[in-house]
Amino acid sequence: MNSEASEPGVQNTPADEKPRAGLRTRLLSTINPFSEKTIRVLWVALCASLACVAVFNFYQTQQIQQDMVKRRLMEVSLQDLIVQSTALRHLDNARSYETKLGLETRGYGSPQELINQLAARLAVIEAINEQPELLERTQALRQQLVRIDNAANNNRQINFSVMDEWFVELSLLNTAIKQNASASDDKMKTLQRNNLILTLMVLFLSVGYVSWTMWLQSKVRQKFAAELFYLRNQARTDSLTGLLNRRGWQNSTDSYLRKMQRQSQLQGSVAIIDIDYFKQYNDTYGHEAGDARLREFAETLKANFRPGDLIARIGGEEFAVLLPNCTSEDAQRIVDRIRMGSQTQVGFSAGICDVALNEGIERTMAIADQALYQAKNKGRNRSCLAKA
Ligand SMILES: Nc1nc2c(ncn2[C@@H]2O[C@H](COP(=O)(O)OP(=O)(O)OP(=O)(O)O)[C@@H](O)[C@H]2O)c(=O)[nH]1
Repeated sequence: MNSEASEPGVQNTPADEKPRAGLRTRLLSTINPFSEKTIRVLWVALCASLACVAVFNFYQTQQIQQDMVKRRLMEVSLQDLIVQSTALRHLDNARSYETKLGLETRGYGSPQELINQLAARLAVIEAINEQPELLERTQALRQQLVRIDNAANNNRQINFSVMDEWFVELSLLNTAIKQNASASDDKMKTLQRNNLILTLMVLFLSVGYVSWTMWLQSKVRQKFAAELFYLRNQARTDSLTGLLNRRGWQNSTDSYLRKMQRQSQLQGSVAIIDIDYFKQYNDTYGHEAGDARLREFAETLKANFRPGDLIARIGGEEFAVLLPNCTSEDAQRIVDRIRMGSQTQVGFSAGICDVALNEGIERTMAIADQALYQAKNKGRNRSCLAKA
């Protein structure tokens, strides 16, 4: 029996994987690092992590301060306990008069007062302490103190071994507190280092985030500027020939005329050129051949006029040229040279006139149009000159 055959109703493994892969792809496609949603989510996450770090730092600092206060208090109490303990040696004196004198010189009215003071210090240390090993030491000390207290109450001489044990326990407590202090110092240093690492991480993340969004913004701005430039160009360019279209012609001629006025160029001319019998050509050779002819004609115009001249396709087979700093007679000579040149495959008619600087481009175009009309009426394939 074929082991790979699937049971009825049970799908094969590859078919199972397909929807999973689809889900993964869909999930990944929803995470677009450049989308506004991602930027917003990242910003919220960054603010939240900043807030967490601030709260964490605050509590850590509070805890460190509390620990410091407790440690200081414990150390002071221990020092007091050690200093007061030195008075205990007066209690080992069997003669009560000397005991009394010794204690009085140290400011204690009676052995009981000294023992009470020691018990009070020990109670402070016990109250502050949170470590089990220290608790053991304080309990041992308390037991010693009880023994000393009992002996003092019974007016007995306190033997050396009890005294020694007290001092041994005291020195053990001192050592334990010091060890504890160095351990808590280490803990504090670790906490401070972790805080610093966390703060630096958040700082780097913030700087990275801000730089990243700024980079994104500049990218979007560049893209937007390039698109705007492209659209503006598209709006003023004739897609077939690459020359200016009528809208581009109108915008550009206005600024050309203003420039001519600024530079006191009082001479300039406009030529309107219309291909003859283009309909016939289209009908004979087809629209695409007509398009190719229009493109060729545009190239011929570009090649024959100066770079500073403004050339546009203002209608189907109608072109306009603005020639700054050029009289209409000179413009006519250029147009006729093109018309009769070997480059030109098409016959065309042209109307030419001087720019009427004070009246604007519309008036100049109307006059040039009249001259073109004359050229067409006179039989085409010629140019006519009109005075603005
Ligand atoms: N191939 C092509 N033809 C165009 C385009 N724009 C306009 N035309 C054609 O140009 C022809 C212009 O015809 P008319 O206005 O009668 O001009 P004409 O045939 O040149 O006649 P005259 O100007 O009087 O000599 C029309 O058939 C339009 O369809 C274009 O972009 N491509």
